[in-house]
Amino acid sequence: MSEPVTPPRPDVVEAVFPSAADLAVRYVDLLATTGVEWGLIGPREIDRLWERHVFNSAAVADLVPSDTRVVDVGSGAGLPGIPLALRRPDLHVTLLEPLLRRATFLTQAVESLGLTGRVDVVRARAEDHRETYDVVTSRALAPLPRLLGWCLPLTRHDGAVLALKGRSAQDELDESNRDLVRQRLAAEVISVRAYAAADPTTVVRIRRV
Ligand SMILES: C[S@@+](CC[C@H](N)C(=O)[O-])C[C@H]1O[C@@H](n2cnc3c(N)ncnc32)[C@H](O)[C@@H]1O
Repeated sequence: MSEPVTPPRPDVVEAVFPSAADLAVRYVDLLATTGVEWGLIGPREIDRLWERHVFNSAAVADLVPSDTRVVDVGSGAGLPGIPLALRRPDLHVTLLEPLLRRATFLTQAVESLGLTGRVDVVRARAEDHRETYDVVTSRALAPLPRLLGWCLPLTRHDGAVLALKGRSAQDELDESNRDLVRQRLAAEVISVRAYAAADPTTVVRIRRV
């Protein structure tokens, strides 16, 4: 059997991860090898790991205040939590993931990347986790109403939920608008990029008013 081919190191990796470029490369290697072998990443994703997954996730860093505690709900293989932690050494990040195989991958990745102490892994469903954080991130987790049911109880009163969404973000927001107003929540769609020429990442930011 041939070895999986890990994607080449992009020129922009130093710009996106100024203090952790080699660790970002190691993370992509882990995704392309163990991540694919364990079924966490589709083999067809290998060629687009950097752009579609890692840089797309890293872009959310622009919306996270300094020195805060973040929880990444339904982190899967660590997206966006691990790129966020690599880009922002000032953050403490909890990766919340209920499935055993994914949580095991996350624990191994955190150790291998030397992130122990600053990034921790909790194997639990959001609705069973009892802590609160300054920022709650999620990517490809659930439609907005369910996502908010899981994420808001984990959000400090003055904190924010940052939901990484695809192109449907504004439509989802429009559909949920009445519910959001009733719950006294303010929501907005924001576009962020990991570097100037990157595809934008669409984030729905929700805060209490
Ligand atoms: C589609 S995957 C997305 C994984 C990752 N965020 C990404 O963007 O690649 C959704 C993840 O949410 C997790 N999940 C599902 N229900 C959850 C819940 N109630 N609480 C926390 N995580 C949950 C799943 O186990 C899965 O890993």
